[in-house]
Amino acid sequence: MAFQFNFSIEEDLENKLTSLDDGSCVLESQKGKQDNRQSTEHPGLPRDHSWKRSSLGNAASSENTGSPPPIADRSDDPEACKHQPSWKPAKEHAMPKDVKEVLENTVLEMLPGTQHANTAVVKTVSLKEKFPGENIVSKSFSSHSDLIPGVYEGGLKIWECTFDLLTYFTKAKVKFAGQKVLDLGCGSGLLGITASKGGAREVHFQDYNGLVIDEVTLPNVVANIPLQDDGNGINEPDGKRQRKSEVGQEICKCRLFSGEWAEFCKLVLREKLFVKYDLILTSETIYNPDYYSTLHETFLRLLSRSGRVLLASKAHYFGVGGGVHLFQKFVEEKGVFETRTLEVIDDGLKRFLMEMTFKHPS
Ligand SMILES: C[S@@+](CC[C@H](N)C(=O)[O-])C[C@H]1O[C@@H](n2cnc3c(N)ncnc32)[C@H](O)[C@@H]1O
Repeated sequence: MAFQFNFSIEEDLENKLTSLDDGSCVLESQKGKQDNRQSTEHPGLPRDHSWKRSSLGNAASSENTGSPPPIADRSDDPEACKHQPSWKPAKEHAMPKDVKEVLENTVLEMLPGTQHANTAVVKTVSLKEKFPGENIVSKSFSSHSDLIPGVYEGGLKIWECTFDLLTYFTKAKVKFAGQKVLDLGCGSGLLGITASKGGAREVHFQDYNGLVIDEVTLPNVVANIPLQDDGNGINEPDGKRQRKSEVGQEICKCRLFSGEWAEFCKLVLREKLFVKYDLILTSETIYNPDYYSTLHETFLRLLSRSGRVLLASKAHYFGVGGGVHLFQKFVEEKGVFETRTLEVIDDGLKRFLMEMTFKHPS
């Protein structure tokens, strides 16, 4: 399978991650910053936002499942509210009428098989001027950061574990046909794009940063997926792109969202016809323990009872402190999901593929 990308991969910019002997890695930019990470200011936004105040909780779950959530409401739990991610409102990014426009100023490159590529960095100097409100590219470059918690969560580059999951899809012959899929923390959106190409009925893409959705995810989706409601063929620039899906395959419906996870949940659960996801795909999203609560809550609210999460992660992220074992421990303590290790990739930088399913599917 080949993907088309709207950016180029620069080997020399690649990988600000330093490998350590035990297979874990450290984000260079995060060294020594651990204690400062809560200090990110968001002018004009409430600083004490928490899941409790998001009012997602019981109303959403009873509306959409007809049953109460299988864990106690944690809104009175000070631990649960102490370290919440910064508040970033969620919004849906409409699929433009003229999808050709999306690709107008983009450089498309082919990435042959997924297993050969490594971490990529988006080359988007021009973006600095384009998005003064969310100037994450220059912030990221100037602070030499792969991510800035609460500001930029890393979606502009493709992280290694995405490729691990893609390889696993092929190896394990993961079935997407007819499924409703969420690519959570999508960045480039390769996982969702693959699901779509595999026949998923509907794929939703979510990223923290709107700029990532507009400038990376959306062009990649447009470049790779035959989209619904664009029957005029404009989604086929230069005749290079295969416009049609395989014969007989349904055209997948794609929707894109930005915003923090609790806010994203609120947004999608508000939709009366919302049907939960059969499959949630997520790569390199458990690096920050401060986000575990909302991430777990997101799985709980949005995954169908018989669905599963396929999660890929490095063993440990030193700078921010998260990692597989910490997350697994967190999940175990919650008692809602079962986790199963699908694969350990140990080529110097230990990485894990995990499956999460409800302990009590019905
Ligand atoms: C390290 S990047 C990984 C991107 C992509 N999945 C990959 O593997 O290349 C982490 C992603 O998770 C998302 N993310 C992290 N924390 C988040 C939060 N609290 N709320 C919403 N999205 C978050 C960001 O949007 C970001 O794209």
